[in-house]
Amino acid sequence: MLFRDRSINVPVINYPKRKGGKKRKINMQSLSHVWRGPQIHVIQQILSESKWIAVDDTTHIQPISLTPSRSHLSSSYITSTPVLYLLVESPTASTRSALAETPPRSLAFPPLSPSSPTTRSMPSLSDVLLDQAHHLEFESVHELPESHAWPTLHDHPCVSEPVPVIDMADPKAAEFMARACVSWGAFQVTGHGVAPRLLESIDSEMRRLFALPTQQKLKAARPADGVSGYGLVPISSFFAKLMWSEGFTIAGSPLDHARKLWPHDPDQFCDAIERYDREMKALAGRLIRLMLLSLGLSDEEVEWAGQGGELPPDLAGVLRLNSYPACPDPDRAMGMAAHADSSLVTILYQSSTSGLQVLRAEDQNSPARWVTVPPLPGALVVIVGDLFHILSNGRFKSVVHRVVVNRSQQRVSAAYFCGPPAGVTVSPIEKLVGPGRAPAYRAVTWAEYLGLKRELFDKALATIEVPQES
Ligand SMILES: C=C1C[C@]23C[C@@]1(O)CC[C@H]2[C@@]12CCC[C@@](C)(C(=O)O1)[C@H]2[C@@H]3C(=O)O
Ligand SMILES: O=C(O)CCC(=O)C(=O)O
Ligand SMILES: [Fe+2]
Repeated sequence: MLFRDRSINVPVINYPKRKGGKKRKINMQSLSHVWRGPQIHVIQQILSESKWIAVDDTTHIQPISLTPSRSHLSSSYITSTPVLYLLVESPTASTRSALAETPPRSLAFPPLSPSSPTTRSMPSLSDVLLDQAHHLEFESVHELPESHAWPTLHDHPCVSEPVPVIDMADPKAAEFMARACVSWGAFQVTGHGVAPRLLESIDSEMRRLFALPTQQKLKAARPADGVSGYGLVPISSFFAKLMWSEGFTIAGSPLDHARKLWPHDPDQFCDAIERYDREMKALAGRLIRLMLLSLGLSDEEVEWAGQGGELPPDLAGVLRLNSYPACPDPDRAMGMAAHADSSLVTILYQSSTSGLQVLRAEDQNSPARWVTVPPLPGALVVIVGDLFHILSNGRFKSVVHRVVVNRSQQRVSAAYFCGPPAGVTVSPIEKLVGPGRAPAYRAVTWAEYLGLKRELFDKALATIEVPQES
């Protein structure tokens, strides 16, 4: 039976059953090759008898109609070897379906037809799929798929300029930080007190995590409406192309994730993550305090951010582990698309492979340009996030940054996003607003701002700007 969707006239097909009547499960991993966003009508090729055929040629297809439910999509479509090639979604998003086949490896990545729509729009229910679907087995791809080829990589020149490096033990550290935050929105710190062994252990835990089979990692997949777990970064839904990276977000205890990833030995991962979290939280407190002092606040005024050395009880943190595999065509691939973080500050461990670039705005002497932040053994990168931009009434700039990839080496990074605790609002510090002026931004909680970022991406900050009377 061939079911034709009322409005788009595409066949909707159930996946084949295994012998014995058991449903074959489907791997969402190759969905990226056909996925084109919420309003898309995907009509692609399928593999049949070792040949790619157009979907409208239904002669080889064994069609059974199906409208999978949300839970259906997230649970039973995950498996070991078969590869999924077709997703059909109606413009009303009420009908969607999938077709599975198990191609030989050599045929795993079919060319997409040039007429395929490539637009993506706002996140929708489709992101249930998106989050679980785009898990390319990077190591087995020898040619960059079109789905991962970015047209906009060379928007600005890439130049080399000395990104500030600040020793936290330097008596002038706060002063240097103020300068770096005003003109760069980022700097590297040394003398931070985080033991090299802890950095080594987080590095090796990340490599152990990302080396797991995709199937295993998907057991800890981030739910579409959740924060924690294996999956795409939320901003992925704003881009027509996929990033050359994978990642894992941990908010709160890592234990549930670790049990899914390593059922027989979750402790090694948990111990490393928990130790790292504690150290990052303490360091974030010290950094924020110095940054606030550098803005001219007194010790009493910065008390809320925690005293130096102590665990600041009231900062929240989310850890994101990233992996950027070696890429067959790095000049056309994007590790992580240009963005600013929502945090107060992000502390980044970037291993020994370069890739992070910060955007320096145009000035009298130079046009806007990408500047690589070179890995410095033992150093950590500090990135000013939007919430600090708000807190400082725009004096410290949240910085747009991105990650480029390379041909020969996997790169891992651990980003610790630090923000205020749940329910606490961030608004411009009165002392920085200036007499007779209104604050440049309205107050927001981190949760509210993360919501704005998910919805509006790079327009989020502008939407909380307060118009100034001239
Ligand atoms: C707390 C968080 C910040 C973040 C969203 C997240 O829940 C975890 C991932 C973070 C990240 C990393 C890449 C860029 C970014 C904009 C995104 O989409 O996911 C940031 C988010 C953010 O800072 O808003
Ligand atoms: O991997 C990196 O160097 C940066 C990652 C990043 O920007 C992020 O996770 O927000
Ligand atoms: Fe970032």
